[in-house]
Amino acid sequence: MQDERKLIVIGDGGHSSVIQDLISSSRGYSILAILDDRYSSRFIHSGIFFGPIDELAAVIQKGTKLVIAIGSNDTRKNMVQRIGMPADLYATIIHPSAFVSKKALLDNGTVVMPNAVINAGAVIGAHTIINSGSIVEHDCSLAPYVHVCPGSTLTGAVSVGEGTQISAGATLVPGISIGEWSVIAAGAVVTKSVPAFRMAAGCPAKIIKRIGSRERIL
Ligand SMILES: CC(=O)SCCNC(=O)CCNC(=O)[C@H](O)C(C)(C)COP(=O)(O)OP(=O)(O)OC[C@H]1O[C@@H](n2cnc3c(N)ncnc32)[C@H](O)[C@@H]1OP(=O)(O)O
Repeated sequence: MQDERKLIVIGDGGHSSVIQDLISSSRGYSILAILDDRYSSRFIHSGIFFGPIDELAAVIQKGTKLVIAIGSNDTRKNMVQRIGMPADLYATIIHPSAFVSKKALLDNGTVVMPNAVINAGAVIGAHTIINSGSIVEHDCSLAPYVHVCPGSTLTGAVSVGEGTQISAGATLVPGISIGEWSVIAAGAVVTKSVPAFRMAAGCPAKIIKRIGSRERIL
């Protein structure tokens, strides 16, 4: 049997429990450790090491990969910066029921959940979440730290800026751009491009507020 690659999972909340299922369903990986600052000291449970994030240096081994299992886009980015590990140490994990075109490119740390579709020519940035049943159509371009939430659809050649959340069931029409650190509300039908740091909702979607600030996020 082929050796399984050991993974260290950072974060142990609700999104992490989905990632842990994803890992156990994916060929080639097994969990070595789960680190979260909710744990004040180290312990072993079911053969897995648990402890605070500062234990990373103690548990990492040659060939071990990492995944940041934190659903919030800005918290995930902050964690990558805090850990300061090289980009190629992060695994890209794809559920076996997902379809990912051989002509799509996925950067390190990105996870693709069950029944998601990523079609030809799509480029997905690092540490992005392509959640259950979502569709990223041909030639879409997603920057790092994006979250494409369950059941949302990015039609052809849509571009999405860093840290943006496309909430559950949203639909983006072909060729539009969504700026960085924006939020598209659940169920929105987005027919026009949306600038950075905006929330858009409804059908057709309208900008309903400004969110965040460049200073806070960058
Ligand atoms: C596995 C997982 O769980 S993955 C994560 C999935 N999560 C999601 O898909 C997020 C879904 N959440 C939403 O869509 C939220 O409503 C958000 C994030 C867009 C907005 O949240 P908030 O910033 O708290 O906005 P808030 O609830 O204050 O609403 C602001 C206004 O927008 C309206 N609004 C909020 N959401 C929507 C929506 N989806 N569609 C239309 N209008 C909406 C509200 O009715 C409110 O209108 P009002 O000012 O006239 O009363």
